[in-house]
Amino acid sequence: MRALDPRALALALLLEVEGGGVQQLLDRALDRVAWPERDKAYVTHLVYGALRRLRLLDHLLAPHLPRPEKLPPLVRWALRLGALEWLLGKPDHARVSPWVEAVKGRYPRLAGLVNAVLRRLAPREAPECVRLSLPDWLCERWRGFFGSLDFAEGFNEPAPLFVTALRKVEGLRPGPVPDSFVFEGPKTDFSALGLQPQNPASLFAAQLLEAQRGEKVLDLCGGAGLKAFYWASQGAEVVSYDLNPKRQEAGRRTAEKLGLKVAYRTQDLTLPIPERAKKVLLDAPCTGTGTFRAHPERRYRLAPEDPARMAELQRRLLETAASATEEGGVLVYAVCSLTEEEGEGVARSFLAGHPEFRPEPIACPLPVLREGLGVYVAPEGGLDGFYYLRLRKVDSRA
Ligand SMILES: C[S@@+](CC[C@H](N)C(=O)[O-])C[C@H]1O[C@@H](n2cnc3c(N)ncnc32)[C@H](O)[C@@H]1O
Repeated sequence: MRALDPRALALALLLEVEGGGVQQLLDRALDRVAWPERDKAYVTHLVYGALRRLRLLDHLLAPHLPRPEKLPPLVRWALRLGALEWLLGKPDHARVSPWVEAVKGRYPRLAGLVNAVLRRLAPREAPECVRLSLPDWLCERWRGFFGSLDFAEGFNEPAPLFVTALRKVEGLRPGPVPDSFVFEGPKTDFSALGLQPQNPASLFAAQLLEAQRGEKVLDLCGGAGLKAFYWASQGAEVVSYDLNPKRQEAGRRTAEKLGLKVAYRTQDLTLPIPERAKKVLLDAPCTGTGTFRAHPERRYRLAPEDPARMAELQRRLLETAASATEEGGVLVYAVCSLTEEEGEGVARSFLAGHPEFRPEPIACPLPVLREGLGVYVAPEGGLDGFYYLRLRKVDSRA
């Protein structure tokens, strides 16, 4: 990827994001350039800003661009980025000509158009869902289920960098749950500091198990084992299962750097596993509708049938998790999604078929969006939106 300056890099990344995940692309690209932190932060601001406000930017540009889909993608993204800077109040003299220059090299004949459009931008009323840059079908469902879309404003705000402390740390500002902190300053070798970047809402899913020193924990759909690191740092004996060996290999390396012991097993969890424990977490794959801040591109890729499709998989995974839970034990089901299907829907259908499990109340220190059998956390103040269900296996013969 050839990138001479922050604007050129932002454009190159947005062209690539159309086919991949933004977070990894950005991390990899910024690792490769030896730029001052200020320039790296500017690239991040442009890329996330454009993706978080994509529908609104297109809406603002629409009166001046009769057929935007006919433009080369690079020109379209340059216009969106110019519109983003207009929206955020950057004055014309600092905003227009850099984007004109950014397209001039490859599309000299379109430079005049970019100049004219960016100078003509004007405020324009936008429907709520366009202003929030969300798909219409999801807005409709969210209004129906949560009563309003106010919570979704949080998806478009920048978030602090939250870290989980895996050993005692000093001098960091505490986050909203125990052992969570806000890390100020550039990204660094977190493992060397005994830290793990992690959203507090994700950490809280691990804390709901209340794993004790020496206790066995099954981390189902554990990925690289971020939650496993937390229990291991508390002295629990953790076995982390996932389908993806690459993620687990990355996790193994991090666990080693952190000096933590986690056992990894690679398996498809729609099939039963050969062991049981009193503490089981299923952190199930999901639509990620609670993580639109960190993964803004996801909102444009989701289809209306995705929540129901994921819920079907989640129900199957929950069957495995239920069989792996010992009598008297706790099973926590968590997803970083805010849909009815993947949260309360899964909980209802699971409990209907499993009288041996009882939902337990959750004392949630995070802002609650809706409560039922489980709890939905609001994506406010940099939190990811999550759904948690805490279950107790009361009688395996029921
Ligand atoms: C929400 S992510 C887990 C995140 C992880 N627990 C963490 O804290 O970082 C869901 C995980 O489910 C895994 N997965 C998806 N389908 C699976 C299946 N059928 N069996 C086992 N793991 C699966 C994915 O590989 C992914 O790592």
